[in-house]
Amino acid sequence: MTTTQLIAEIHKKKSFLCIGLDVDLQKIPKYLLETEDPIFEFNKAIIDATHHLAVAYKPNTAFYEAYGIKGWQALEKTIQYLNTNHPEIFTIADAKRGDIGNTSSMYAKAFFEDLAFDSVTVAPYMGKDSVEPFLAFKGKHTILLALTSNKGAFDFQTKIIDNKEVYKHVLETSKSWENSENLMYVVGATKASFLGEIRKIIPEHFLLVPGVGAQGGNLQEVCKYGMTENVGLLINSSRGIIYASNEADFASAAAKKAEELQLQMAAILTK
Ligand SMILES: O=C(O)c1cc(=O)[nH]c(=O)n1[C@@H]1O[C@H](COP(=O)(O)O)[C@@H](O)[C@H]1O
Repeated sequence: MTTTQLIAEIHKKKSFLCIGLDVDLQKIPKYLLETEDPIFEFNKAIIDATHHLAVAYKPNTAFYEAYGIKGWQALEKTIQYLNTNHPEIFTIADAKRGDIGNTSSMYAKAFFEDLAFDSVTVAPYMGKDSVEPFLAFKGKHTILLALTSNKGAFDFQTKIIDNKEVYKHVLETSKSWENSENLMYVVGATKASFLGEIRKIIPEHFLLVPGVGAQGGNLQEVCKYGMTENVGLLINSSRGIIYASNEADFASAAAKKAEELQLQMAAILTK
């Protein structure tokens, strides 16, 4: 999916919501555990109930890898379900990969070709040759970790090297790489106060912003400092939406939570 198509979808749905499909078998309704594929059944019900409110879904691969081959098959079925039934939805494989070049090429192949995701999250730590294989895929997006939502972001990302914070080096250096138009960046919602500085460096690129809901980030604050003329934001919530209920009404409860965020987004977009 192109960025232009994503922007059109945002305006159509009046939403820049990304729903995180971080499926934990301990947290889903018990009766689903008796089905052949509980993870997929859970995702399908969530997608069916929320797809009109969200422009993106983000399965975090850890939650699938943890269940071995069955988990990976559930991930495969989930992305196929989205691509077949909702091709207008932007899909993110939250895998946080990145390795030496030939290995990164295989990661990119896995997520862009085999699974056919629109994008994948990538760690910048190993530098240019570890990210370029992802960027080489036309029509696909590489979402680079810039300033993450967790406390540990202050361990390295905000440290100053050559008079500049490490996360600023990540932004400035990566935007000069070949195919950098395929880049998006992760900035945690808990780091909204940094967004003004970040937008000075990357005024246009889309940001994936996790950390509203369960981690306490504030949607209005993120929009105030991070929004661009083309919106430029995908706001993710995972637990705050998908675990609104662990009873039979889980999908409608999730839709209610998603709608609360979507209505706030619609108000911001029509301001
Ligand atoms: O790359 C991510 O998506 C990500 C980056 C980051 O800085 N913080 C962060 O929470 N995430 C992911 O976003 C999701 C947040 O989930 P909730 O806190 O349940 O909404 C998880 O899948 C995290 O792995």
